[in-house]
Amino acid sequence: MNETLSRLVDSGVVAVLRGVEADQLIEITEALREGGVTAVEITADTPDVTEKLGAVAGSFDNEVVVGTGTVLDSETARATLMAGAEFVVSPSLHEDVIETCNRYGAVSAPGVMTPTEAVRGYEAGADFVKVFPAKTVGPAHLGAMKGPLGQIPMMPTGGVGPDNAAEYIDAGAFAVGAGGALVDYDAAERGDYEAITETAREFTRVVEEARADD
Ligand SMILES: O=C(O)C(=O)C[C@H](O)[C@H](O)COP(=O)(O)O
Repeated sequence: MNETLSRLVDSGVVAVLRGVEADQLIEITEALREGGVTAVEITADTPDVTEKLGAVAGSFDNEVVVGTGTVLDSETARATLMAGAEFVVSPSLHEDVIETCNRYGAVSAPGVMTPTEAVRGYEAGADFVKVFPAKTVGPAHLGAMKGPLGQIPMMPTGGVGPDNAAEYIDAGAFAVGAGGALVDYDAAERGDYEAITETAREFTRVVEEARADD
């Protein structure tokens, strides 16, 4: 297995960070890492995303794998890969983004909702697919897609939290992506990074237990 992909598997939970200021980004990533979340996706619509990606990737080096989220075009994929991103995730399917990632040896994951999109993304060379938005279809949808498409690694994102992550793992997800249910920005604002660590710890525990039950 590709090393970056295996690091996402190890983390089990991929944090989605959107619009976070540079100094908070480092503190939040550290809080997540302490709680066992060692994969972080900084979304491309974050101001100064390339500088921020470079700073986080440089600060955590081998401890946290850093990627770009919400990537809609190959220009953004390339720019953020050059800045230090190791994986690229999209809410939608863009074959040119997948192609760019493969050109530079990076992991890519298109957002998909249907079996046809999942297969199209995998055929285009994606390493895994992000089932998005997961909350409108739930774990049963992911499980039903995994039936005939067991070879395609799937990660649900959108409305996934510690309360429902186990259902997605049971349905066949190799990891889960999470923003709102993982990172409490109000807590970060108050400087309460311990709260973020606690949620990360609970989240990764739930995923590990669900995997162990398999
Ligand atoms: O655009 C992307 O690449 C995304 O990952 C979309 C969303 O930001 C995530 O789905 C997070 O959603 P919540 O966990 O519900 O907060």
